[in-house]
Amino acid sequence: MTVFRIFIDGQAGTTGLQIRQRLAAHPHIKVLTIEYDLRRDASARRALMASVDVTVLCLPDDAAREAAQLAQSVGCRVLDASSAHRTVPSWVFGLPELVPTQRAAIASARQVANPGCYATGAILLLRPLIEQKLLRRDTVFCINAISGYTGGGTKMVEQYKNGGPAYVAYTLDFDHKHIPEIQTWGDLSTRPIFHPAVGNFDQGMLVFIPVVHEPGRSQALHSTLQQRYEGEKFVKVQGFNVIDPAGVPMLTPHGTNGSNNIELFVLANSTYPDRTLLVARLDNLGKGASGAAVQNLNLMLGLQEDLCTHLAA
Ligand SMILES: NC(=O)C1=CN([C@@H]2O[C@H](COP(=O)(O)OP(=O)(O)OC[C@H]3O[C@@H](n4cnc5c(N)ncnc54)[C@H](OP(=O)(O)O)[C@@H]3O)[C@@H](O)[C@H]2O)C=CC1
Ligand SMILES: CC(=O)N[C@@H](CCC(=O)OP(=O)(O)O)C(=O)O
Repeated sequence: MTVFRIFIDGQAGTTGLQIRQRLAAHPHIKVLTIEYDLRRDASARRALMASVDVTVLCLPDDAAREAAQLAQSVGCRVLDASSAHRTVPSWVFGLPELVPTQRAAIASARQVANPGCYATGAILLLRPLIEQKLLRRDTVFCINAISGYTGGGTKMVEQYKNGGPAYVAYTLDFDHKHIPEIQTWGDLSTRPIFHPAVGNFDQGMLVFIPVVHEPGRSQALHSTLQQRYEGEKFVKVQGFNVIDPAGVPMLTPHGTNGSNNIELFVLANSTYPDRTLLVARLDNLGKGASGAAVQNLNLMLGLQEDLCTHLAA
């Protein structure tokens, strides 16, 4: 049985830990760890990178840029969970469901950038609708979202340990780091507006995009998403106007926690036929980070794509 070796640079952070938890049961991947005191030591990290098949970067952006160079200097393939390389042309964007050719691009890439959590929701909602010209690519889309506090990494987790505000809106200056990847990979010709918030819960996320379109197109938006993601293991398009299969007309951010799934909702009201609310629900640490990273690792190593992508129950 083939066993690949990987090194997680940033193994003790929020994303790194959840990748390790997932990989603990992986039959084809062995994770090499670095001694705690050497975790920031360039030569120790370079030596590990030289001995593995893929290095996964779970570091802040600047540290990820430096680490990517270290890995490149020893010829090691890289999967970067940070936002440092997501729109860099020499890197492949690690969203397998982006377009039909994306899996092959990830499988053969030397350098793969794992997408941002909010961006994953926004891109999967918008891209097929723009491709099919149901929405105009020059629209200024207004995206709102709420995330669990683990999205802010160990610092934010620490802040919330003894309680925190129920709801905090942030990035009120139109300049969130996910906007470039949403624009590039959503194929938008205009910079979107993005307005995130963080809530007092650990994991889970909702991404909302209200859209205005030609009257009567809401069902077409839904069927386009349904056709586009038919057969996808991790992307579930809910029924048209179905908020919750249990019939409760409310959405919580928690429905996908622990999994690598993302759910897409298309919500409309026939009284207002020119508008539709698009919603994505995902686990910020699942399809938004660590689950997606394991999915990409599997693809990069030529393994079955869904091996250990969900957290064991
Ligand atoms: N949390 C989330 O939901 C998501 C996070 N991401 C991205 O993944 C990356 C990691 O995020 P997250 O896990 O949340 O962050 P954390 O803050 O939880 O973890 C960061 C890790 O990086 C290590 N680190 C920091 N600076 C350096 C350095 N200069 N050299 C070596 N190691 C360093 C820290 O170790 P120590 O401080 O102990 O030295 C820690 O283990 C970030 O780029 C983030 O943007 C992506 C998607 C979602
Ligand atoms: C709540 C919170 O702070 N979230 C983070 C995004 C987490 C994430 O997925 O982003 P990256 O992959 O780009 O790091 C933020 O808004 O910066």
